[in-house]
Amino acid sequence: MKILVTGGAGFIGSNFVNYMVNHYPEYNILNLDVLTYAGNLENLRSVEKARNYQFIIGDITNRILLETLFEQGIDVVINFAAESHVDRSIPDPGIFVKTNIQGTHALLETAKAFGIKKFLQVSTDEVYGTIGSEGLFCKTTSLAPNSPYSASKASADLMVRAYHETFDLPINITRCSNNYGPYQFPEKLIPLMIINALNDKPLPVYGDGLNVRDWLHVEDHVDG
Ligand SMILES: Cc1cn([C@H]2C[C@H](O)[C@@H](COP(=O)(O)OP(=O)(O)O[C@H]3O[C@H](C)C(=O)[C@H](O)[C@H]3O)O2)c(=O)[nH]c1=O
Repeated sequence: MKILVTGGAGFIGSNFVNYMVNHYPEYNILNLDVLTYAGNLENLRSVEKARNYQFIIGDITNRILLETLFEQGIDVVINFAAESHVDRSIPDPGIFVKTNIQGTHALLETAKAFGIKKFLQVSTDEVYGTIGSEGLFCKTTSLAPNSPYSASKASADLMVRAYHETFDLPINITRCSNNYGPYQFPEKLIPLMIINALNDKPLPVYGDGLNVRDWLHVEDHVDG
């Protein structure tokens, strides 16, 4: 079984790659990552020489590169590659459209052309928008993305769904809540607050501080 993991040098992706390489030595893990500011090969130091692991630097929007990889025979695609920071999507939505929407589309087209056993889209509960102090999101909740980031993820999810409905591509979409744990880039709330606290810097709380988030340890996420 050959698994193409995109974005495997990022926070959740690198935790997933570490988990899979160690727990499933019979699977071959191909990690495709463009190494943006949020990707770090140090996260993968312990598996970089593993027999069942290979790293390729490259962009998921590059169809020619994708075709070269799929020619090697890919069984499963797990798409972690994404611009993920809500705050960055406000001044610069374009890169979110490119990576999250166009990149997912390029992956879907290539997966359709070559045939695969499964396409797993790793998405986010942000596609459901804002929740109050009570209630919960479930998979039938209407999509109501509020930021360019969440709109790009919702768009990609709908394209993944359409490739299933139209072309019978075997897909799953997961929509996790906020992750925390090892290798998280310190622009996100928990690592930022810890680093600032350790350095006696201010702890910036947005708005009235009453935003609601569910937290999921990244190792529980990748285990799931
Ligand atoms: C960085 C920062 C954040 N916040 C607030 C803003 C949010 O209400 C909450 C968490 O913010 P953070 O930027 O860590 O993450 P979210 O905006 O919830 O989004 C994250 O979790 C979802 C599921 C994804 O899908 C995103 O990819 C991921 O970035 O703390 C502050 O109050 N101060 C700060 O300095």
